[in-house]
Amino acid sequence: MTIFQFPKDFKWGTATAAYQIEGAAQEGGRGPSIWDTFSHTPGRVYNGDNGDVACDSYHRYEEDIELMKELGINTYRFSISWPRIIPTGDGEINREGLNYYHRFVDKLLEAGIEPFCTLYHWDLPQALQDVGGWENRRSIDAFVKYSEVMYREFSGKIKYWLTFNEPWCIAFLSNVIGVHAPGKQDLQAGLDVAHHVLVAHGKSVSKFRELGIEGKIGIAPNVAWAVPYSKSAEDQGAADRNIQVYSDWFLDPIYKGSYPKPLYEFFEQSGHVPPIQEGDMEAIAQPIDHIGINYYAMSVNRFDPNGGYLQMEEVDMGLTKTDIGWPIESRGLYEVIHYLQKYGNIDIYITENGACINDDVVNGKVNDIRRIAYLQQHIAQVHRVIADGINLKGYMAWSLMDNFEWAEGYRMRFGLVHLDYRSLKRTPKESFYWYQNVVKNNWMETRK
Ligand SMILES: N=NNCCOCCOc1ccc(-c2cn(C[C@@H]3NC[C@@H](O)[C@H]3O)nn2)cc1
Repeated sequence: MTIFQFPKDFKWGTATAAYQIEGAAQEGGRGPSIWDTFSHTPGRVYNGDNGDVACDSYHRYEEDIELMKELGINTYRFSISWPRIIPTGDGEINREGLNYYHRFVDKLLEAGIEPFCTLYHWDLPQALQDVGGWENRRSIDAFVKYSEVMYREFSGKIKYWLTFNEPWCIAFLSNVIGVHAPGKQDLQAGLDVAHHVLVAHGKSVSKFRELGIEGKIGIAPNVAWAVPYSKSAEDQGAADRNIQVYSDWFLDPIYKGSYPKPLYEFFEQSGHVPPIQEGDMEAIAQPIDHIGINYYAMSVNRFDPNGGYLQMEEVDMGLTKTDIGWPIESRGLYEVIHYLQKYGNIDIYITENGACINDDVVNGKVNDIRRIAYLQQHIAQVHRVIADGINLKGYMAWSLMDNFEWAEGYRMRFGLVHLDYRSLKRTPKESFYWYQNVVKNNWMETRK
């Protein structure tokens, strides 16, 4: 048996997002978001599921915090619903929305749990989408205004901030592949969105510094690790493009002040380039304090001229998969964190890692041993990374509870806590108790 001991100040947590858990979609002065529109558009979300009720955490957050206390975590990553704060995106402030999050954050602090706040987790106010959304530079200033409201309001309470969750999903999954809101399939739109989100990030970081807010700020890219199917230059190129589009496309502008050349030139070949204006790259490249890394799986890639916007195909190598179909391979977490060291030994948090395992309640229990195996393998990689001297400061399991998994609706379950969506009953799974033990001990034992 091996014991993996973690640093004494290591942050153990869980993560969620507003649209996925809150519900109360038309309460508290909240305005509509693009995910309200998208989820109510027939054919966009499995089974026509939507976030109208979700886990009803808007009303049940005290129960959720009791579960966090039982779990023993010291950190909780959540997101703010922008349309609760400014219902039309850049109009009047909704005090009722601010008061809701004050009540929530105060309860977290009372419980001794550090709030780790994501400002944007995909729920753009629909009123901004109506005038072009992130394709329109107007959203940049709207986001900076929204973030300023939040910085001023929660300064001293919230000390860990993330501007954007998974900019690849915001830009490419949502505007090029088209499976997330607003559901476009247009490469130029994806590059426009990516660029404007980056400028919004940078200008918001500048505002954070200008206001002298006590705390740390960063961004949370979801990252890909990929290896080529063969040693051919074409397959290596395909794997490189896949890795770069998730991390380098966003972190190079932030840390280096320019887009990654190989991928920039690849998109340029088809006549698509980011809409860079004077001063944009300087605005983006504001120093940040940390990055959140969301890792789920790695892939084997080969060149495919008909393989979408990257001319890449993910090859099924027959690995065991989770119930959402993603292969289980934890070494990608180790590899990609080392890959990111090219930006320096930056403070890194694993802000999402978890498995979609759709086990149900049987005799009052959820025996999700596959999720335990997944978490054990990936937390072991976290330990390896720390042992290599990398500043990996925390781990937040995705997710505290089963919730609205975007286009997959409620059929895909990532939670440590099972949700019965009819009764909204929360049932801690076996993985909850396994993780509780790791958090309590601040070490993890493995069989070998
Ligand atoms: N790459 N090309 N794919 C081609 C075809 O893609 C089709 C679908 O693609 C994807 C890719 C990635 C995801 C995804 C989901 N989560 C989990 C959430 N993370 C933030 C939090 O809210 C969690 O719910 N992380 N990533 C979904 C769909």
